[in-house]
Amino acid sequence: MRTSGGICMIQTEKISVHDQLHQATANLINQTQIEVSLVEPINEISALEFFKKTQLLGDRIFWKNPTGDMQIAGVGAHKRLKPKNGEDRFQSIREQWEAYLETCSLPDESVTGTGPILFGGFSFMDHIDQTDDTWEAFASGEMILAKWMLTEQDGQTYLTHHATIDETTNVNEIANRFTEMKKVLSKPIMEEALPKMQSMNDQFTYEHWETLLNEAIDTIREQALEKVVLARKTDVLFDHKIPLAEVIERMIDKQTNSYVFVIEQENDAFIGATPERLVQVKGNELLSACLAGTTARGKTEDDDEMLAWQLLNDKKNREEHDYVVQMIKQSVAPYVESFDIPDTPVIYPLKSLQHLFTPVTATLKNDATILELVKQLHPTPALGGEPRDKALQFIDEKEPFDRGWYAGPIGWLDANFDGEFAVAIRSGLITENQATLFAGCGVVKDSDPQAEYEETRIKFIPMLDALGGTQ
Ligand SMILES: C=C(O[C@H]1C=CC=C(C(=O)O)[C@@H]1O)C(=O)O
Ligand SMILES: [Mg+2]
Repeated sequence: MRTSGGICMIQTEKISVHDQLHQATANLINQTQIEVSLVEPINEISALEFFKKTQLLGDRIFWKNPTGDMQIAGVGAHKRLKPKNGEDRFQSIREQWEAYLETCSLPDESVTGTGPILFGGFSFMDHIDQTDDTWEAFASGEMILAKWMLTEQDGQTYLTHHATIDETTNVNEIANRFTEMKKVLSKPIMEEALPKMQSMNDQFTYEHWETLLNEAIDTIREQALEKVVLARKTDVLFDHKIPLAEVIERMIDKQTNSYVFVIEQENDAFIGATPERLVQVKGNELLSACLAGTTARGKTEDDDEMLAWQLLNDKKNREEHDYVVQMIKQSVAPYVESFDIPDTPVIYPLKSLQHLFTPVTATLKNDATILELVKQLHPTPALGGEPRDKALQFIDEKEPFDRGWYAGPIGWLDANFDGEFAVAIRSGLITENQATLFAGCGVVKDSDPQAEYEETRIKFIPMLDALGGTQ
């Protein structure tokens, strides 16, 4: 249901919040209640500062894309869209979003990332296993329309506020909320020190891992499965509460080429710095990425180049990667007019590891929404396996914990159904002074349990580093 060309005409940045409200109230003749999305340019604050300064105002969200030209921070939930029982979770969110947009007075022009934006994600499986309380604050999907949102887009900064108005609403009171919010944002920031790591408790011993991996490899050799991605988790305890803003700051600093995301749910926060795009939709352009196959970074430049060369020429890693390329090709094919996928991968370098990477660009046919594409693509064989159903069954039965939102889609979408979703890996769930971290690896017929264990060890480093735990 994408409207072509976006919502475009009047320049929001030139219309005061008062005038935006007056324009919206004109529609109250036809409706008793209206949703408004008020946007005002604001220059003196970054998304990270907004995140820090709104700590006491409600649950927060944060998003940065790999280039950093789009950063969003939000606080409070004006709406929380969760899948309705028994419905397809992506379809259910889409229907609720369309219903909201029907009642929303939209600005005639919107800058990407401002105005009504849903931010959130979905669990890896289509359900959350509530027998374990790790993920009790998280549903199988939740997209949030923040009360307040600060967007940094191509060097410009905007404040968006969502509210419901009816004929009894005092328009001045709503406009004054901007003044109040700006007062909160002008207060100085208290820097918080990162806590010290006290213990790291890998509930999954190496023996457990080896048994699980051997079972997966045997299943693959018996041809009941081609590839399965298996993960482990580790609990890290710190000496005091983990300050989220400082962790985000370190992620932005150190994890280049990565998305940075946070979603707070009361005392819990799901946070990560992932390199893996699932899908981006902008008008009729689609971008996706195949990212699978891993090695470490070298200590010297020569060493690094050698590792990259070995990765590019390693049969096992190329096979692991190729399952992802084939699957993404097949999944997007029905939705696109044409696509471009290079035949050979290149190296995607990160701070502590490097991956095989094949970019996907395509021109969409008119009728696909980003949520449909997320549904089709998730999970790719970089997170699930091949064939998908069998791999998911193997993970569900054999992995000794619930993945929750780890490896699920996380991202945003707007009123045109343009948006971007990443895959929530290199991530963890933070509660007070505890972080539960997750890392997985693609298992194929030539996998070696020891080497895969080492691969997951280096995949914990980005999160440990951000938490200050690797010095
Ligand atoms: C599942 C994870 O990584 C995936 C993404 C890139 C490379 C991968 C690999 O080489 O195994 C994994 O498929 C993770 O980091 O937890
Ligand atoms: Mg791998």
